[in-house]
Amino acid sequence: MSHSRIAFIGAGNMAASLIGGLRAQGLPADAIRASDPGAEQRARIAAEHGIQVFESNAEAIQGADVVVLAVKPQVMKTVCQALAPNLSGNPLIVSIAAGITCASLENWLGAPRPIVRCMPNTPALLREGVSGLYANGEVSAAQKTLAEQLLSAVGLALWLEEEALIDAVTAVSGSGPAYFFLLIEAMTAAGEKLGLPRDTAARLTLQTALGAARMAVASDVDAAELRRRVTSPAGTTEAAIKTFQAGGFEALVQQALDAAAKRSAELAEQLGQ
Ligand SMILES: NC(=O)C1=CN([C@@H]2O[C@H](COP(=O)(O)OP(=O)(O)OC[C@H]3O[C@@H](n4cnc5c(N)ncnc54)[C@H](OP(=O)(O)O)[C@@H]3O)[C@@H](O)[C@H]2O)C=CC1
Ligand SMILES: O=C(O)[C@@H]1CCC=N1
Repeated sequence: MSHSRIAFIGAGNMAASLIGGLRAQGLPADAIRASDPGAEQRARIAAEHGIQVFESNAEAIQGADVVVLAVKPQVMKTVCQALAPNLSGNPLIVSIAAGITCASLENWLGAPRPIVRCMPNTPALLREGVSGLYANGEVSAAQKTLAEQLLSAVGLALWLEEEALIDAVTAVSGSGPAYFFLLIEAMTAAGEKLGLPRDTAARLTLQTALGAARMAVASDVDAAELRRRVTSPAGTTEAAIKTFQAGGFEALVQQALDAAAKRSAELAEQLGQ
């Protein structure tokens, strides 16, 4: 990947996270370009990462080995149709858009193209992301390696055998950081209501989230066993967990992830034509 040139179409939140991760990993600024119609976004990403920015998508992709489509699903069709006549040299197309299928991208790009559809997440900014990847039949072994290098530069990259599983990946890890942030918000607010200063409640919550995640990753036993080790019989944790379960916590989590996966499939249906 050290000699590959990467162009990002769209310089929003997710592009910034990926570019930040790639730069932190040592990819030189002059290997990365980004385009965005927003002058503010362009200025921000150029200032933060020292990369070259363009108003024109067609200019940004000149000479690119990899074109990362990082725009909202709703504008993907227009963006791809405008890019199609400007694509030369058969670059690898990497799409990070939720709910946009390889078939739609191929259709809009006007010819069979090597496409990797992936679902990353924002902790990519800290190189702590995780992505699910799916390659269409046009992707060469070298391009597959390139896509994996790109995404594993910013975290864990996991290949999927079936494209449809991207909906589940979106529900679990694409949207997932927001669920943990919600829990952090709720625990901080609850700690404050219990009398802690807000800052103390926030720091206790954050360090607990970090410690628990690190423990779960490092441990050779599963999360359920780690939970049991915190839960003394008739103790405080048991009181809390029983309250979560009485409120239908697990079922609610399932419903929430079902809704996210369903929305991903709906986007494909609504925007795929
Ligand atoms: N945010 C996340 O956690 C994740 C997002 N994704 C996917 O990543 C994609 C981007 O999401 P996110 O970064 O959050 O969105 P953002 O809105 O932050 O970024 C998209 C950027 O694209 C710009 N844009 C709009 N039209 C064009 C165009 N024609 N050409 C080039 N750029 C354009 C937007 O400008 P303007 O704002 O002016 O319209 C914006 O700056 C989405 O498809 C989403 O599904 C995937 C995984 C996680
Ligand atoms: O909310 C969304 O649609 C995007 C995709 C995954 C995370 N953010």
